[in-house]
Amino acid sequence: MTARIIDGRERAHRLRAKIKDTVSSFKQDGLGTPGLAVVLVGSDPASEVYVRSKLRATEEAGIQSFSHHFEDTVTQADLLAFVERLNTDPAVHGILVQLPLPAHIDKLAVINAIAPDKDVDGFHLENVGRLATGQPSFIPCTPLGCLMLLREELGDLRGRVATIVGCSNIVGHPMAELLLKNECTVLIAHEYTRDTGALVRQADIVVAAAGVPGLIKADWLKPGACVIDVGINRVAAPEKGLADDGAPKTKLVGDVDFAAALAVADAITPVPGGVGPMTIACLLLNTVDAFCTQAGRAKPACLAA
Ligand SMILES: Nc1nc(=O)c2c([nH]1)NC[C@@H]1CN(c3ccc(C(=O)N[C@@H](CCC(=O)O)C(=O)O)cc3)C=[N+]21
Repeated sequence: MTARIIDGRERAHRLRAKIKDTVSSFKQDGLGTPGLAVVLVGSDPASEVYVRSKLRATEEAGIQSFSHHFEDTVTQADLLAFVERLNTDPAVHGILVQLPLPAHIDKLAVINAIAPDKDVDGFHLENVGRLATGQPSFIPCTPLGCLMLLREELGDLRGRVATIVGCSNIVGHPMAELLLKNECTVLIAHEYTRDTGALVRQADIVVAAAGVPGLIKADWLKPGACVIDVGINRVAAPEKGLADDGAPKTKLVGDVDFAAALAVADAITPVPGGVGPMTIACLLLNTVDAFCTQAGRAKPACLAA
């Protein structure tokens, strides 16, 4: 038996099409256009790639995009002042400050300076607290995308055992809150967990978000588990030959030993083409959500998670 491969690209495509229709109906109804501001600091090549694909997706959905690029020497005070300007800009409904930020910037100060009702990443203290206490909030895009894939794959999640490997503020921690809210029994493994395999073996649902290539072995998986691989690791791929600079070419791999896991899992997301595209679609979803809230309208039912 070989596992079903969950097609995140196709699922994200469907969601983006619905978002596009919704945005165009806003325009037809004279309600205006949602706007998303993306702030990039410095020149990390991976961040530049991600920001470009976010902006492309934004424009394809008919959402207005505002892109701002700062040198990595920008001061914290200047960055905070800029966020404040976006907070009061009526054309901007969502604000995303791309992480990581340079070391001299206090990342939490910047995140917490974003108006909570424009915090489409869901990283602001107020949204984190709301999610943890069951109050309406923005939900971080990657965990939201993972939840959508799980709900489509498994339906009701009540009573299932979910093991999350990794406990970051961006993925692991909010994922745990979301799965709890969906009535799962949640286990969290992290750097200091003595026997991660023992936690993963109990899981009907595995969410791998450690950022360690191949960390999750096939023999850790319970037969029939549903595996969501959030890891995006660039590793050398000598089998692809050499790049122009003479170094081996590279490829993206997840945190799960994918080829071996296929023989054990019931369903699994690939890397690339799994969670990544859903993250971007959920950013657009959160931006439409922000627009609706700020316009005092209910979110269209067709976009309900
Ligand atoms: N404030 C903030 N919010 C974020 O949501 C955020 C961030 N900072 N910093 C970086 C991470 C990373 N992230 C990804 C989004 C899409 C893909 C994606 O689409 N990946 C493609 C492959 C992309 C490729 O080929 O490199 C895939 O998995 O199929 C990956 C990673 C959002 N992040």
